[in-house]
Amino acid sequence: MIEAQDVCLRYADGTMALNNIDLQIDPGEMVYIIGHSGSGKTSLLKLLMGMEYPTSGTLTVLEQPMREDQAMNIRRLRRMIGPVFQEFKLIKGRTAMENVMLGMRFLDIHPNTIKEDAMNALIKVGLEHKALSPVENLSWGESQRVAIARAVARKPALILADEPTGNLDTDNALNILELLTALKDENTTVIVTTHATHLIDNKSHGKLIQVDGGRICCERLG
Ligand SMILES: Nc1ncnc2c1ncn2[C@@H]1O[C@H](COP(=O)(O)OP(=O)(O)OP(=O)(O)O)[C@@H](O)[C@H]1O
Repeated sequence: MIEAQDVCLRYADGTMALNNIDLQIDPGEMVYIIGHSGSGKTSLLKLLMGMEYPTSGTLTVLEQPMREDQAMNIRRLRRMIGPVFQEFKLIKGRTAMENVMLGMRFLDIHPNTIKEDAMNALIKVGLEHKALSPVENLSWGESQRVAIARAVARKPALILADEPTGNLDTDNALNILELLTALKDENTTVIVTTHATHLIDNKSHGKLIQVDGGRICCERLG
C-alpha cells in the first residue's frame, strides 16, 4: 500500500522537514502519526498525497511512484485517496450535502447512488440534520465533519486525515476516530495525524508512528 525508503523532504527555503523516513503500511491498516508541532506530520501526509515530492529516497503509494515526473499519474491516484486537510476546502454557497456530493461526481460512482452515499456519510458523522445547510452557516467542528464525510463518501482505498479531531469536543472526536477505525473493515487504509494522544491511548488496534524532528523515532502497535 505504502512504502518509503530513506525519504527526505527539504522545502525550498532549506527547511529539512523529513529525514530518512522508512515506512511500510499495509492495506486496511489504521495508522496514527503523532508528534510535537513542527515535527513533520503534515509534511509526511503531503508526500503521501503527492502535494510535495521526496527530495531524495523512494516513495510508493498504491503502487504509484511519487516523483515529480509522475505528476499526471499522481493526479489519477488522488481519485483513490480521501483527503481531510486542515483547510477543509468546502465550497461556500453550497450545502453540506452538495459539498459531499461534489467530490463524488468525478469518480466511478453511479449517479443514482451518489445522493444516497452522500447522505449515509453525513449520517455517519452525525450531520444529517445539517445536510441542507449552506456550509458557511456551519460551525468549525461541523465543517470539519463535512470534510470527513466528503472523504469517506468517496469510498477511497486510502484516507489521509490531518488532525481530523482537532476542533471537536471529546465525544465528537471519539466518534470520528471510531468511524475512521471502522473503515478498516472495508479494507480502507486510514492515516491520521493527531495531537490528541489521550484519545487514542485506549485504542486496541492501530499502528502508532511517532515523528520527532522529521524522523520516525518510534513505531509500535497501539
Ligand atoms: N512550505 C513550507 N516551507 C518551508 N518550511 C515548511 C513548509 N511547510 C512546513 N515547513 C516546516 O517543516 C517543518 C515540519 O512542518 P509540518 O507542518 O510538517 O509539522 P507538523 O508536525 O504537521 O506540525 P503541526 O502539528 O504544528 O501541524 C516545520 O519546521 C515547518 O515550519
